[in-house]
Amino acid sequence: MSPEPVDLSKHPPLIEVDKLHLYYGASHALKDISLTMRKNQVTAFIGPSGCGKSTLLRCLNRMNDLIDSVRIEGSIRLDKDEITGRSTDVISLRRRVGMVFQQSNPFPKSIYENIVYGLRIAGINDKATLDETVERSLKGAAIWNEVKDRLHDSALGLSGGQAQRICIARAIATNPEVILMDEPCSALDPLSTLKIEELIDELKEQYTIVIVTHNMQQAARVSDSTAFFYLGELIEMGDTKKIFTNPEKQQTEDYITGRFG
Ligand SMILES: Nc1ncnc2c1ncn2[C@@H]1O[C@H](COP(=O)(O)OP(=O)(O)OP(=O)(O)O)[C@@H](O)[C@H]1O
Repeated sequence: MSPEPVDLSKHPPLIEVDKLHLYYGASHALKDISLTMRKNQVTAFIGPSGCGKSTLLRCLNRMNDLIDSVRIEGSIRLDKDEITGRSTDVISLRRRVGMVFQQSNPFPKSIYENIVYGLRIAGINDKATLDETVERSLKGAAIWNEVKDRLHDSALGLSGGQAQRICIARAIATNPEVILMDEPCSALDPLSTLKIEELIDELKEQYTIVIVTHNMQQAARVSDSTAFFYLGELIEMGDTKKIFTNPEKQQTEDYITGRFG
């Protein structure tokens, strides 16, 4: 089966990683990684535990800056802007590249204040703007109907699946270009997982999504492109259908068929 060609006018390269190496102290965790993530597509990172998926994801919004021992070589461009250099404004980068984590992490505040958190940090306190953002973001994260009558209740009273959608709403409140998702469904039941997967499909109309997942079926269901990593190297990247039906490399085939990992 030949993959459908990508419409380059709709899906130009948005994130370009070029010859990236990352070291945690002496440990070489990412080795010569080059790959492209396209606009309004979902890219999945797969591979066995410890292969560097989360490390690479964290490079895309400079979360690794929080770890002292990290050293990076190579280049990452977001819409042609180099983001690895010292001169990068990391706060504005994180506004452009939002993140959703494995464990939903709503702040111990009301649902409303969770969503407007990023705006308040940016000094935006105009009530009409905040109200509009809350409604837009909660609708965008497919949770408006469930919470619209209790916006001022604590976000800590929500179910795991609802809390994860609140975190997605918080991520889209600042109008990012990219949403990074690090195993967003691994703590959720099948129904909540399905809702998040449906949401990812809707969100890619507006955002570019990069997702780390251990769940092969999930990668096959939600992503357009899949990158397979092993021991810090990118083994193969391509159209998701091709990777899952006719991969080029034996290691990829062994992994997706469950022969290792
Ligand atoms: N903060 C850190 N300090 C030192 N080494 C780290 C750190 N974080 C990750 N590593 C190491 O870097 C390598 C890649 O880890 P990473 O978490 O990126 O892999 P992963 O593919 O996302 O794994 P998993 O699927 O288990 O989450 C591993 O060998 C890991 O032990």
